[in-house]
Order: sequence, then C-alpha cells, then structure tokens
Amino acid sequence: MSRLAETHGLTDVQREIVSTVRDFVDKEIIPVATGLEHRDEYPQAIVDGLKELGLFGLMIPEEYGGLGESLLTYALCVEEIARGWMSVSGIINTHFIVAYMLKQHGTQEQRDHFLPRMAAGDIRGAFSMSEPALGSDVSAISSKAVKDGDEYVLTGQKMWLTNGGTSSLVAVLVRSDEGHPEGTAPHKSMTTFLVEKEPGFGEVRPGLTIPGKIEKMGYKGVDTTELIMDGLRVPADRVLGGVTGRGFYQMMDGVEVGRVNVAARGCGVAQRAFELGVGYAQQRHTFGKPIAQHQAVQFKLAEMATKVEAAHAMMVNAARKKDSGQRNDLEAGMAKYLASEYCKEVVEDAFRIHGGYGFSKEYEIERLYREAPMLLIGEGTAEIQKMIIGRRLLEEYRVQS
Ligand SMILES: CC(C)(COP(=O)(O)OP(=O)(O)OC[C@H]1O[C@@H](n2cnc3c(N)ncnc32)[C@H](O)[C@@H]1OP(=O)(O)O)[C@@H](O)C(=O)NCCC(=O)NCCSC(=O)C1=CCCCC1
Repeated sequence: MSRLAETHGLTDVQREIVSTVRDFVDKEIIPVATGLEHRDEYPQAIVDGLKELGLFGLMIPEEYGGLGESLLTYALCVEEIARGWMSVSGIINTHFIVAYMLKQHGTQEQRDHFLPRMAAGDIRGAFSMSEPALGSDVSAISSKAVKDGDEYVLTGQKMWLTNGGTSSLVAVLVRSDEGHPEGTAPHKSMTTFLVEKEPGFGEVRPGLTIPGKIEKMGYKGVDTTELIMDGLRVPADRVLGGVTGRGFYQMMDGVEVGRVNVAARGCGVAQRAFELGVGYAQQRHTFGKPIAQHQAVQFKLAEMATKVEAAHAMMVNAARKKDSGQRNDLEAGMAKYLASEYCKEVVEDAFRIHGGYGFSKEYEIERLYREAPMLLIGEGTAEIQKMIIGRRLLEEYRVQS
C-alpha cells in the first residue's frame, strides 16, 4: 500500500476497486500529469481510461448500469486519483454530485433518462450555483426562471462552473418566484433545473453560452467556466424532482457529497506531497548525510504523516455518516476544513524540503504548490465550513439561559 493511512473495515470489493484505481494512477496519471498541466492540456486519454474502468458509474445504482458503490468507496478512489493529479478528481467530482442529486431527488423519468448514460460516462454532469457577485451566500443568487406555458425561461450569469465546457448536463440553481408568495425566505423560492447542452464553448444551445475557460494558477487540467443564460428555454419536466422551491435544499445535500470529495482530494494531494518529500529527503545530502537524518527534516516528515493520517480519518468518518443516510454537514465541514488546511501545510513542508528545487517547474511539488490552495476555496471556503460547524455546535450544545 502506498498510502500512509490505512482504512479499517473495508470490504474485499472496496479494497479491490481502490487497488485497481491506485494502479491506474501510478501507471497512467503520475507519469504524464505535470507535463499535461504545464501545457494546459485536457487529459483525454486519462478520462477515456476512467471510462473504461467504469469509474463514471461508481456511485450510480446497478439498476442504471453503475457499480452501486458507496460514497466511502468513491472518496477512497478520489483520494487515489488526487494523489496522481488533482485536476482529474475535479473532472469526476461534479459528475457525481449531479448523479447523487438525481438519485436522491430526481423523478423516475429523470433518473431513467440521465443515469444510464452518466454511468457509462457517455454524458457527464456539472452543477452551477455561484454567480459573479457571490459564491458563499447562495441564498442571494439573482439568476431567475419565469414560467411560460410548459417551459421556463432562464436568465442570469453563473460563475466557477467546473467542467463547464466538457459536460452535457448542468444542474443550475435559479430563483423561481412562481408559486411562492412574496415574503417567502429566499432559499425557499429556488429551483434546480436540469439543463442539457452540447459539450464545447460558445453558444452550446439557444440561449445558453459557455464562454472560454477561466485561466487559473493551477488545477488546469479541468475546465472552469462562466455560464450565461439569456432566454434559455427549459421544459417544465426538467425541474429536478418536479417541484419548484426545493433547489436550495437539493444543492446543499449535493455539496455535502462534494465536501467529502474535497476532503479526499486534500488527503490525496497531501499523501503525494509526503511521498515526494520523504523521497527527496533521503537522496539529498547536506553536512555529510541525507537531509532525512537531520532532526529538523525528520520532524517535518513526522508532522506531515500525522496530518495525512488525521485528515484521512475525518474524511472516512464524514463519508460513512452520509452513507448511513444522515445529513453530514458538520462532519463534511470539519473534514473539508481540516483536510484542505493540512494539505496546504503538508505541501508547503514538502516544498521547503526540496529547497531551491521546489521552485523549479521540473519538480512535481511545484504543481502541487499551485493546486493545494484551490481546496481552501472550492465547495465552500474554510470560513464557510467554520460557520457551518459553529452553527451545528451551538445547536448541539445549547445552554438554557
Ligand atoms: C451554508 C450556507 C452558507 C447557507 O447559509 P444560510 O444562512 O443562507 O442558510 P441556512 O439558514 O443555514 O439554511 C437554510 C435552510 O437550508 C437548510 N440546509 C442548510 N444546509 C443544509 C444541508 N446541508 N442539507 C439540507 N438542508 C440544509 C437549513 O436547514 C434551512 O432549512 P429551513 O429554512 O429550516 O427549512 C450556504 O449558502 C453555503 O453552503 N454556501 C457555500 C456555497 C459553496 O459551497 N460554494 C462553492 C461552490 S464550488 C466553487 O465555488 C469553486 C469551484 C472550483 C473553482 C473555485 C470555486
């Protein structure tokens, strides 16, 4: 096992799946990731490989052609994939959030229509909440839908759409005041629409434009875009679950899955940084011995390994809570917060161990150093996670005054 942290109580099937993914990562992702990232190139061959392994169907029920695995199995795979290249874990993450939302909240017709093709990897999912003027305060979104006969007409601009160009199905959250009397809390008049589109950029469907990729400091293998709706007509039967006003709750349920995924990514990237640091420290000599023999470096390695182990344990706990059918915003918030902060610290320590070479693009750690900060922001900032954790703690530890 190349991973530091061992997960106890896994089934044989889970171990086999994770080991297959690890093998794929070692052979097909790690050798090419840094080169592709430097060339800003989409990892099509890797995506084809994931499809061949059946990974796009991992969490989709067997009746729709998927493997019917749990969030925990999925998170352990994401951890392995992120160890190879964080961008690839981003390519599958939004797909699974949308598949999960369909499974939990979709109508039977919507599940039948989308899930088999999603399980086969023939269509891929993305989801869209953020807008140019807001990311954290989802209740304040301004994009809207107006009913017109059997259709809704959507207008507004969305931001930070992961897989915006490569997806064929986007779950879009908008305000839909129809049927909700004035004075209704903003989050109770939001609806998720299942928008089908062509993959690509430009006008991908009448009324729907995906401008080009947003240029980013790292995480370049996954396309991140804006989404512009200008009179986009969506049939009423593409309202997720067939009911308006439930969109906010559906999205919050979905981002819990996303936050476990981000925690898993943090563990994978930190694990890789540890591997790079411990490897370099044993080869590089100063003052007549390998730097790993200096206590200053050994202490760093000890701290790094402890952080990887702790983050992994919290991520597993959060996944298991969600798999038990319960809301896990507290556990997912804690796991996401801890794993993303620890990941950044572990990457920084590995970078320091590399000395001047860590600053060179020839060394893998340089890429990890640019990728790790995204985890502090994506799927809700560290501050939002602390806000969620704080609220839940105050509910639990309420003192009568
Ligand atoms: C948590 C949050 C800040 C929401 O607080 P408020 O005070 O507005 O809402 P509040 O009063 O907490 O709640 C309202 C209702 O909603 C229920 N509920 C909440 N969580 C959940 C839940 N987890 N499950 C079910 N119900 C939930 C709550 O019970 C309440 O219901 P009720 O009114 O009583 O019927 C939310 O907005 C959030 O999370 N933001 C981060 C978004 C965010 O994560 N983007 C990131 C997107 S990714 C991204 O931006 C990037 C990607 C890659 C590149 C970089 C950027």
